[in-house]
Amino acid sequence: MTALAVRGLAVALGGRQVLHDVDLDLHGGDFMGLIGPNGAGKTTLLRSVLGLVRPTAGTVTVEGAPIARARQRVGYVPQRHEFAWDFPISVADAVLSGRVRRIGWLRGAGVADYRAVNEALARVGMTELADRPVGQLSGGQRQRVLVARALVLRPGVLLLDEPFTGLDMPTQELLTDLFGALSREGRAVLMTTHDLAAALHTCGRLCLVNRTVVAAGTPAELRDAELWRAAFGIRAGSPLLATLGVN
Ligand SMILES: Nc1ncnc2c1ncn2[C@@H]1O[C@H](COP(=O)(O)OP(=O)(O)OP(=O)(O)O)[C@@H](O)[C@H]1O
Repeated sequence: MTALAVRGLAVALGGRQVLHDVDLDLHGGDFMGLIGPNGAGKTTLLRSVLGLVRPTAGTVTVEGAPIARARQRVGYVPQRHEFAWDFPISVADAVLSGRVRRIGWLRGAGVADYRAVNEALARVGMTELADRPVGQLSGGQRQRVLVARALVLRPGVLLLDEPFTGLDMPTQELLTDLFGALSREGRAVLMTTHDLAAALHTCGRLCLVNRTVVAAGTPAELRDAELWRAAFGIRAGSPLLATLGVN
């Protein structure tokens, strides 16, 4: 079954058309890079998949169900600056907050919730820091907390918004390995990134976006320089094309 299917999606924000005619399919096991220039609509696409932005047209289904009924099957890692790091809570509580929808505001967390938190923290290598206030974490540790918070509902689809921005190479590699492992376990992973070379290297599939899907396929299928020029609006002979090794 398709993990995530987007059909004919259109989004307008502030009276401007931001996305149109977006079709996208993700299957369990996919690790897809969502790439495009600034303002291409990558974040908007993730937010509309989550139902945080209301599309003007189109549908989003997750594991065959409309997103409104399948929201808990989707884990979302927002850009790091979007989280309130000055809020006085521990790492474990930040991760637990990823289960609020399931627990409900009025009910206390139970054994299963804490087990899921421990599992998610172990997955990102943050068990030792479970009691630390989130405000005391480094950028890399914060990113790992956000990933654990998204994993705590054991989602079938994982959406990551620029998870590598501002991280050192060891942390990027640790997270790349983790995302690869999560996809090999059968999750569908969709990640926006501006690191095109890394995306070509690590993602099994790429989706080039510029207000709509310009092209999607394996890195080997996207070696036509025209596709990259169309997506990024760059000139022929741009050093970027040489860096990417496309011709
Ligand atoms: N709340 C909003 N109201 C009006 N326009 C918006 C809003 N949010 C985003 N936009 C516009 O929508 C377009 C797409 O923005 P979006 O953040 O989705 O792009 P992006 O591809 O994620 O960009 P970046 O790579 O810079 O993060 C941009 O032109 C942006 O200015």
